[in-house]
Amino acid sequence: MLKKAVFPSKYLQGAGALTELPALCAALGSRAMILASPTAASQVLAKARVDWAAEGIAIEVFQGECCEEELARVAELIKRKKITVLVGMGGGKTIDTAKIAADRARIAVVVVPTIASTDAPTSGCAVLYSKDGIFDKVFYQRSNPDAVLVDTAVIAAAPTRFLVSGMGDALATWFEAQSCVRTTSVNECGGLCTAAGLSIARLCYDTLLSYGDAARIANDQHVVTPALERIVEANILLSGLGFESAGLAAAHAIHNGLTALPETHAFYHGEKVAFGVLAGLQLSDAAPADVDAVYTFCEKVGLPTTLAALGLAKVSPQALAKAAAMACAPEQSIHHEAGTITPEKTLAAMIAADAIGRSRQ
Ligand SMILES: NC(=O)c1ccc[n+]([C@@H]2O[C@H](COP(=O)([O-])OP(=O)(O)OC[C@H]3O[C@@H](n4cnc5c(N)ncnc54)[C@H](O)[C@@H]3O)[C@@H](O)[C@H]2O)c1
Ligand SMILES: [Zn+2]
Repeated sequence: MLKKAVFPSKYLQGAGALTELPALCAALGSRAMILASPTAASQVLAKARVDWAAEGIAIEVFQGECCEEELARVAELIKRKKITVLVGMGGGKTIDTAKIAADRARIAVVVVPTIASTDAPTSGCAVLYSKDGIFDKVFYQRSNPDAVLVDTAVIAAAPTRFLVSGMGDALATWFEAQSCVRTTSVNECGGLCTAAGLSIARLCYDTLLSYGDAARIANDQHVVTPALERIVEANILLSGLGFESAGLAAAHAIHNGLTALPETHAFYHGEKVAFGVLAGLQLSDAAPADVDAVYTFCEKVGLPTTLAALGLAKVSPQALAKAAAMACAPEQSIHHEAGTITPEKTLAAMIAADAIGRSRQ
């Protein structure tokens, strides 16, 4: 198998970066449309120091789910308005919808995350759901986004929980990368991990541990600091490049298993991934010092370290076993871990991770 890595063509980040969007769109095509999440439309676009109409940029509000129905609606708008550049502005679902719609229409796509909650912005894949929010499939685009533009003043203005959730998603990157390297498993772009992918994953982890808490505190005050800038880059760029070009393993598979339990639906992607990291450490016989460092980090920034913190205080043994079984379905990335991974071993790791989390409280 070949080594493989993928990247967006351009990445811009900083306070006030949004004012660059019209020029960025103009460089990519003649007619742009922003697909904005409802909050992005009311909080971000309305308050930006840009006259979108004067710039000739259309605005459309995202209808809430990355599903075929919404994709059909956006496709019709692209066709009718002769759009050549689509901007996805909002959280992971709006971004994923814009990436798929642009890929299908073979037009340029610019991603403008308004929260640093996931590593979706830079990737060349998107997660498709039914209109009722049930996971359908992962859709791979022909290429990664043409540009990713992150206005850190916008991110700092959003609730801190989103930034912390993004740290949970980013926390998985280094551990999953190491697992893929250990077992020469395929990464998320269909190849083997490059040295670049692995180094980026490590930088992501080191940045989280060094600057995560200071960034959380800055976000609580809604101010942009160098620490916040570093964490936004870790959550969006380093985590995104890392997971695609190094690979996924236990943490994301356990996240997928947890989504089978309705009690977890109120929790964000990165919050469930964080618990997946803790359980993954128990599954892979991680060194005690690493386990301690990760729990300490999660406790400091406010990521879940117990099942109760994911709404599962009263989860039945059968329900937890169902989540563990789902995490071990043949197509799941948990099989990138060393050895033979079974639902029984995974359930034991989840129970142990929860008990360790409780014992530290
Ligand atoms: N494609 C990938 O590589 C990838 C990677 C990770 C996650 N994902 C996907 O991302 C999705 C999860 O994304 P998410 O956690 O961002 O959830 P989300 O997209 O549902 O957004 C969460 C909420 O944040 C609101 N919001 C957006 N900007 C805001 C702002 N500035 N202030 C206040 N609120 C704001 C949105 O309106 C929404 O209600 C899932 O569908 C997941 O599958 C994709
Ligand atoms: Zn993720």
